[in-house]
Parts: sequence; C-alpha cells; structure tokens
Amino acid sequence: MGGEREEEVVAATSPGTTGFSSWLRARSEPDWTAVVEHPFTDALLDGSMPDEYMSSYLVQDYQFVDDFLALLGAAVAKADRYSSRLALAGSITVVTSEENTYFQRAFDALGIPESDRVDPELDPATVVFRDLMRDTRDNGGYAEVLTVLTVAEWTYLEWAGRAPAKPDSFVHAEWIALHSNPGFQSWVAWLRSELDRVGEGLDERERARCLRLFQQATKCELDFFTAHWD
Ligand SMILES: Cc1ncc(C[n+]2csc(CCO)c2C)c(N)n1
Repeated sequence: MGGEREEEVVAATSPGTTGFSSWLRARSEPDWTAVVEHPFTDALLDGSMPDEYMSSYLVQDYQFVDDFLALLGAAVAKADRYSSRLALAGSITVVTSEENTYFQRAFDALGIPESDRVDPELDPATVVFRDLMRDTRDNGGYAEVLTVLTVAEWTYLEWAGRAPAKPDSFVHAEWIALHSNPGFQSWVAWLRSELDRVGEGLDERERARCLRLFQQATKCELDFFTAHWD
C-alpha cells in the first residue's frame, strides 16, 4: 500500500513526454506554440501591456472563469475514484479564493465598472470557449472534461513560466505569479498525469474525440488572446 502511494505521487509530479497528454499536445501544433508564445503574453511578461488591453481581457476572463469553475465541478462528479475527486476539489479552492480576490483587486485598480464585472457584453471568442466548456460539462465523460481542463491550465503554466520577468504593476505581476507558482505547477502535473492514466483506458474512438477537443480548446485559447491584442 505504502509503496503504491509513493509511486502515485512520483507519477503526479513528473508526467513525462510519452503519455496521452504529450500525444495530444504534439498533435495540436502549431496552435499550441502560438498560444504559449502569443504577443499578448510577451507584453504581459515584459510589462508593456497597455491597461486598456488588460482590462478588456480580464473582464472577459472573469466570465470564462465562471464556466471553468462549473467544469471543475463536473470533473469532481465524473471522476472515477475518490483520490481524484479530492485532488479536483482542492483546486476549486484556488479559483474561489486567491484567483477571485485577484480579479476584484485588479478590477478596482483598473477602474472597471460594476456592470462589466457582473454582466459584460461577451466577445465572440469568449462565447465559443464558454460553449465548448458547457457542452463538455453537460455531455462529456471524465476524459473529455479532463482534456479541456488540461488545455486551459497547461497553456497558462507554459506561457507564465517562460520568462523570469517581473513587471512592476501588481495587475500584471500577480497574474503571472498565479500561473507559475509551485502549487500551480503541481496542479498541472497532476492534471496531466490524470489524463495520461485515464487515456490508457480509452479506445481509439474515444482518444480521437479527446484529440478533437484538445485541438478545439487550444484554438479557443489562441482566439481568446488574439481578441485582446489585434
Ligand atoms: C482563457 C483562459 N484560459 C485559461 C485560464 C487559466 N485558468 C482558468 S481558471 C484558473 C485558476 C484555476 O487553477 C486558471 C489558471 C484562464 N484564466 N483564462
């Protein structure tokens, strides 16, 4: 028993390059690299992001996070074992605490009006991503929910971990820190190793369905950044 547990922890901290998650990512190029090296993220990392762009991005992202949280809840419900439900439930706390206070403080600093915090007009890119998350939440199995969660979290870990740059504004610096700290790194490592584990039990059709979703979600991430840049 003890030995098994240890193996699980090791697997969760180093997903490697041969599992299902790596397979999915490799087949989602060139979009994957376009997301994690997007000019929007360059500007965030080097401190040159104009407030106007950051504001419109965060207003839309707050709406995204609402649906993301519902998707996490679906993952708790659909998981195939108790230890997975526990790990997923733990991540919900992050979204509802640190992440939420960040949004409130950033909105205050940027002077975002109440109407844009609670009921903004949604960009087409936000709507498409929201629909993908809602459809996966309502109709997908555990593997499909994990697939969409993994794209959303892993792309963020990759862009935020790209450079040690530390912009002066807390609005920029904290947004980077939220996605590059050790807790976030191990959460993404867990998600990937979970997707690798679940992927092993899928048949070819199910794997193909996950691949399509992974590619769609990656494209959604790309369009989301581009909507606040071009
Ligand atoms: C478009 C878009 N895609 C992914 C994320 C990443 N993300 C979504 S919720 C959350 C906190 C849970 O750990 C994180 C990191 C984002 N914010 N916006």
